[in-house]
Order: sequence, then structure tokens, then C-alpha cells
Amino acid sequence: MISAQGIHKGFGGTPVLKGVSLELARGEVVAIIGPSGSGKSTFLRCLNHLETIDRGTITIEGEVLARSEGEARAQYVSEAEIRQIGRKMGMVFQSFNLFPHLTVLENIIEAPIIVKGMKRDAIVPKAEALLQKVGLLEKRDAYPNRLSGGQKQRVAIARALAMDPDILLFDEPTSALDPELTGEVLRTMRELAEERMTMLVVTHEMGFAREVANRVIFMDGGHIVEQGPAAAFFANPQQARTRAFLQNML
Ligand SMILES: Nc1ncnc2c1ncn2[C@@H]1O[C@H](COP(=O)(O)OP(=O)(O)OP(=O)(O)O)[C@@H](O)[C@H]1O
Repeated sequence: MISAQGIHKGFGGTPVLKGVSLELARGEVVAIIGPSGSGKSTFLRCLNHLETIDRGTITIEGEVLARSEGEARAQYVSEAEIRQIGRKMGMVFQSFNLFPHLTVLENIIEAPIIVKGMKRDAIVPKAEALLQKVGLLEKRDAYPNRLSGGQKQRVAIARALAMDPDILLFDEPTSALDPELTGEVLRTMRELAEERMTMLVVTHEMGFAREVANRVIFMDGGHIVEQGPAAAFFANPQQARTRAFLQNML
């Protein structure tokens, strides 16, 4: 579903991603963990074209987003193709990014109406079903400032799902939440995983990585240091750097 090969990305001459490669298959849940500043969020943002890569190749569902030959700078496809590829992916951010002036329902139906040209009559029942799924139907007409962080994040997940993405990308979805509110968001993500949603999750939640992810990737210093099936990864990390990181986190 996602293929990223040899991704390089720097900011102002400072390299942040130094040749990161990833294959993500349909129905897989992959957690990316690693120390602060290792490039996890940057990598995710490159996949979703919120950042442009310097070098490497990104293919989403068989469609090339950007490609570079040898050492040459990556070339992107046309704006129209980028938009079309972008619709295959939904993104959930650490800071929720809900529109404060729109109700919960309006937040969810906005993109399907504007981007996909869906009729209000068609999307409202779907939005209500998604709110039911994340346990927030009773908040349908509330404004975001009336919601807890966990509720905001669940609305953000419903909003991403309303666009029918093939892949959901999560950028530290529980990092901005009080500890007692992370559980409800992780529960929603676990349910999505059980429904075989393809998910790539940058997270500091080792419990989620261990219990929900099929595969764990450990990034450090702009490289993937180690990856493997979650159970084996946590039971028997191969690299000293991974062991040191996990010792700090667990
Ligand atoms: N837009 C930007 N401009 C300049 N530097 C940036 C930008 N975005 C990220 N960086 C730098 O890139 C490096 C990697 O950042 P990134 O957010 O990808 O790390 P991370 O592994 O997700 O860390 P964290 O777990 O703290 O979120 C950091 O040194 C950061 O300061």
C-alpha cells in the first residue's frame, strides 16, 4: 500500500532522514517508535506530502508520488495527481486540528462535501455512524472547545474516516492528552486495527506498539535501526541502541 525507498530529507542543510525505506501492506498496523528528534514525524509527513522529500521514491497504492533516479533530486508527479494520491490517506495529528468554529458534525462533513463533492444528505448519516463508532454521537452539535482532548481526538479520527481513506497515518495521537484520556483514543485505534484498517502510527505508547501493532519500527538519528513483529521486537531486541531506548521507555 505504501512503499518508500531511500527517503532523504533535510531542513536547511541539516539531514533529518538519511535513507529511510518502508513497505506497508494492506491491513498492517505498524508503529514507529524512537527518541525525540529521530525523524519519525518528518517521515510520516513526507508520506502524506506535508513535506517534500529531497531524494528517494514514494509509491502509494501502486501510484508514484515522487521518484528520484540515482542521486538526483526527487521529482514529484503533477499537482492533480498529488491531490488524488493524497486522498488515499487520512492523517490524525497530535494537536487534533479541528476547526474551532464548526460543530463536531460540521467538522466531519466539511471535507467530504468540499473535496469529494458529496451531498449533505449522503454524508450526514455516514458522519453520524462514525460518531456512533467512536462513541460520541451525543456530541454531534457541540463545538470542539466543549470536548475533552480524548473526545477531540476521537472526532479527528471520525473526520479522517469520513473521507474513506485506504490508509490512516497517526502522528503521536495521544501525546497531547492527559494520561487518563489516552485509553479512549487507543481503544478506538485498537478497534480500527481489529477491522483491518491499514495504519502507520508514530507513537510513544509502548503498550499500543506492543499490543496492537503487527510490526514495530525503531528509528534513531534519521535511520531505521531495527524492525520486526511486535512480540519478537519487544521480547528480544537485536540492537544495543534499541535495548537502551526500550529500557528508558518501559
Ligand atoms: N519544518 C522544520 N524545519 C526545520 N527543522 C525541522 C522541521 N521539522 C522537523 N525539523 C527537525 O527535524 C528533526 C526531526 O524532527 P521530527 O519531528 O521528525 O522528530 P520526531 O522523531 O518525530 O520527534 P518527536 O518524537 O519529538 O516528535 C528535529 O531536529 C526537528 O527539529
